[in-house]
Amino acid sequence: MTNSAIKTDGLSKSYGSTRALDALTLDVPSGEVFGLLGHNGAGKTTTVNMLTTLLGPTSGTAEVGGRSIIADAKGVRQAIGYLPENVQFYDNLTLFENLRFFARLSGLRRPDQRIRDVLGILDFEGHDRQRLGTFSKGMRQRVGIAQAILHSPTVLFLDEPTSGLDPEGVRTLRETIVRLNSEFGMTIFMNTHLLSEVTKTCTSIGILRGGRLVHHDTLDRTLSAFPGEDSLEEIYFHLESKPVS
Ligand SMILES: Nc1ncnc2c1ncn2[C@@H]1O[C@H](COP(=O)(O)OP(=O)(O)OP(=O)(O)O)[C@@H](O)[C@H]1O
Repeated sequence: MTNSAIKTDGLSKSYGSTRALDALTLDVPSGEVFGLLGHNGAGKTTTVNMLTTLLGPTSGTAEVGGRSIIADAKGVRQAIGYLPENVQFYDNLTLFENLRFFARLSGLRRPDQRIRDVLGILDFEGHDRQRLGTFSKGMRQRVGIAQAILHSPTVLFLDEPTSGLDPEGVRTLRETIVRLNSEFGMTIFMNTHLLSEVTKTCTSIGILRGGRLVHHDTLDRTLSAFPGEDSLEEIYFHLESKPVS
């Protein structure tokens, strides 16, 4: 039997009369790289904000890492790492100093050893004394991941992680995500628009439309269900436009 890393039941969020997320019921088993897809305004960020406890639901429930987002928000925050779309650092501090600052905020007992380990995982050897202000956008995204995994979370949330990166940055970030999943067993939940990356990275996908989940399956089953289509893009447009049951 597989454990659920993320389990939602009727999770909903309204902003006034806007139903941003409508009764999301979803089970993401541990060990998946799950991609949440959907047009602009479909409800992806709202979903991630609730699962990371930044936003309370209007109704419904969810468990992340076995903890309730409502009854045990603190426990959820200990179990997860989160890379928001626009992550901020102290540009005048070095990489090591930035990570030490965030490690202290997380209350890590032996921050320096853990920071060295994380720098190794993220292939940052030799950069620890470099100021963040000199880093490329791709490197900054990986620093964001380093920060997010300092406290060894079991579930990592990424909001549009490859947004604005050049092809080299996209590839390096993809390799990092795959490695965190395959070597360190982290479950990954990511919002993304980049369908070519989904094909290379994700093991399962969900598609939101107007706040409703219109598709959820493994990537392999999704691709094999449409033998006539030669790209996930075509399948995405087909699934995204199908009527909601
Ligand atoms: N704070 C807010 N107040 C009012 N409406 C909001 C708020 N945040 C989001 N919405 C609305 O909720 C819906 C879902 O927005 P959300 O940002 O979750 O979508 P998204 O799929 O992440 O979009 P994008 O890909 O553009 O980031 C949209 O109609 C949006 O306008």
